[in-house]
Amino acid sequence: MSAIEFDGVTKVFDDITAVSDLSLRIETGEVFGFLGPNGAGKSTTINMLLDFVRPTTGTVTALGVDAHTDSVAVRRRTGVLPEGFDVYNRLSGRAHIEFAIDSKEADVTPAVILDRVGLTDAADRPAGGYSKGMQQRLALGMALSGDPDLLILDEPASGLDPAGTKAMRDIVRKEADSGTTVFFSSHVLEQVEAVCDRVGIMQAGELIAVDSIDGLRETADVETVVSLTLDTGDVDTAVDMISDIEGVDTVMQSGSQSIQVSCESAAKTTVVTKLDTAGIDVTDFETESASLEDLFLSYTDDNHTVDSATTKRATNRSTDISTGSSETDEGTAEQ
Ligand SMILES: Nc1ncnc2c1ncn2[C@@H]1O[C@H](COP(=O)(O)OP(=O)(O)OP(=O)(O)O)[C@@H](O)[C@H]1O
Repeated sequence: MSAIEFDGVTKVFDDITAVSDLSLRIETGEVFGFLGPNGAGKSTTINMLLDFVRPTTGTVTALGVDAHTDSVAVRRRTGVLPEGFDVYNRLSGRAHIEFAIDSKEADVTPAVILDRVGLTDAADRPAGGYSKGMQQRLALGMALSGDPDLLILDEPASGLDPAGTKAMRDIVRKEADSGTTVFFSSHVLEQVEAVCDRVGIMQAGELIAVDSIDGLRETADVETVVSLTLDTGDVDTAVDMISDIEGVDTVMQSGSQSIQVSCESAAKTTVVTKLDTAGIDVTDFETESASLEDLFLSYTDDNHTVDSATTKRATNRSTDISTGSSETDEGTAEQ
């Protein structure tokens, strides 16, 4: 069953079309990554889900009900971790969680939530004295407090150290496994790749791609680099044979019995099959897939082409794509 449905949704602010004819279904228990450069329409989409912003046209359904007419019911069953969450400085972490539990009329003790987000020891300290990462964990705890059916997380890893980030991801997966739908908006692509089942990419108000990350790899104009070790020293024959395959871009000898093939993802199986049919055994096979950063850029930037060096480097660092767009204006949601 779908937990979220946007059906032909457009939102126009004065002369700006923030979201254009969005149709999207997100299934119950799915972790859906929502990506896009600044100004792409992500916040507007989330705000329509929570009825903070009304669509100009189209309908939004959340948790089986109309997001506008049944907004109170939707919000009661939804936990939200907003971007740039501010704590009440003088209130303790425990008081924040108590407040969230009360407002959702939830049946859970603060201690359980504080333990889940690793704040038990700091629970009775004023939250104003928490580090940024602790404040972020507190915000996640508040979002979890109502045992939500839908979790909306906007930049959830902001300020978290690697251990905190991993703990956040574990919580997200556990929630999804128990049937909670997670809408995960982030500029940090490694986070999205690590936790999301499917990804949607917004650009200039339009949903330009929706798929699993592997699916995006299959269809995007990005190359996979395959390193093969062969059981023959006759590498030239293998190179000639592979160069003819559709989808193969370059083939290079990389050692006395090894070659490196740069190709479309879909072509890599054909490479191995063709060698096999010709009686050449592949004794070792390694693939370097394009990073999500490369995929993102290939969808959002017409001039971007990916080479293997980019691919390799991109897998080793945290990537923030928030400035990867030509459009940089900030939006303020209607309340
Ligand atoms: N209340 C508003 N009034 C006028 N324009 C708005 C309003 N809210 C958003 N916009 C415009 O709508 C477009 C989409 O903005 P939105 O905030 O949804 O993008 P975003 O993808 O969330 O961006 P970011 O990653 O920077 O948060 C932008 O051009 C923005 O200026």
